[in-house]
Amino acid sequence: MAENKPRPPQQLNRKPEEDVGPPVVEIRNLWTKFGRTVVHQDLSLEIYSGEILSIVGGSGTGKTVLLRQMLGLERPSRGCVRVFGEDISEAGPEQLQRMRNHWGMLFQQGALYSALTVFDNIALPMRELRALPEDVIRDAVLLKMDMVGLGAEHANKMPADLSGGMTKRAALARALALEPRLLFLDEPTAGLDPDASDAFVTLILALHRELKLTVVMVTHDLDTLFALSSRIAVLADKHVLAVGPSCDVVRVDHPFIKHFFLGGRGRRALEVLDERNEAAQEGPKE
Ligand SMILES: Nc1ncnc2c1ncn2[C@@H]1O[C@H](COP(=O)(O)OP(=O)(O)OP(=O)(O)O)[C@@H](O)[C@H]1O
Repeated sequence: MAENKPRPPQQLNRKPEEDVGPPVVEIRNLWTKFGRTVVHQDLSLEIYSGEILSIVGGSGTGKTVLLRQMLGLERPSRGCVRVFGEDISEAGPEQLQRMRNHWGMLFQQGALYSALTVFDNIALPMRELRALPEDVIRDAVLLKMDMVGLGAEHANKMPADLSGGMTKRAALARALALEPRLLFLDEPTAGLDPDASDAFVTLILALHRELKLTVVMVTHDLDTLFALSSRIAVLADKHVLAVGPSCDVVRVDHPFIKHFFLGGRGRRALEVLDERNEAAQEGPKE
């Protein structure tokens, strides 16, 4: 059977360089099967506090399924997923709900409730806690809107009246509503024009720094990937083929990595990354 075939050794496994303590997310020897189809085979990955870890891989390699397993929305066939040290695959509904209050999720389409105003969308996770008075919720919602660059004048708008960039900002404000330590981003810049995409990347970077967030992101967009990632994990051949800083990952000799990073788009994004690294090494201009 396919499961017993030897697989190539992991080619790159670099942890963050600084001492970052125990992993925030720890995936150990995970298998995912749908019927006879094996999606993940003995996959392991650790995500550390304060980093932005991006997951890339070809279509159908199981990035979304892996994200859903970290969120406790799906259980792996075998292996374990620990988030903040707790085994999420074994968690009951109450434990899962408590754990969910410590992370935020930004879905690909923004996923705002179309029948609720921007204000009510952002307030929803706070109201679900049933512990906060309305005046506290009001101040908190306006604060979150300010954090993501949405003026208070947008509070009563319906999602249908927002631009793509504003929808993403409102969804991000909702993901940050309960002050999570961990933020999941699924294709955060999908559907945005280049200017809105750059502005959203800048916002995520600023919030990541200010709020000391750990971020797990899935993206196909190379500009977003290089601009945000502390490390990149490449899913290929049913497991994490390589994980490390982008400058190391792009040099791994594997057909997917060559195709993904060193095709025309990838080369351009790498040039921008190199220019930025050089500028950073030269230090601030007088
Ligand atoms: N509930 C399910 N039942 C059966 N097969 C599933 C189920 N969920 C996912 N799959 C299959 O698992 C594989 C991985 O799916 P997944 O959506 O995680 O891929 P992906 O890497 O996110 O792909 P893409 O980049 O195209 O979004 C696919 O072949 C998909 O058809």
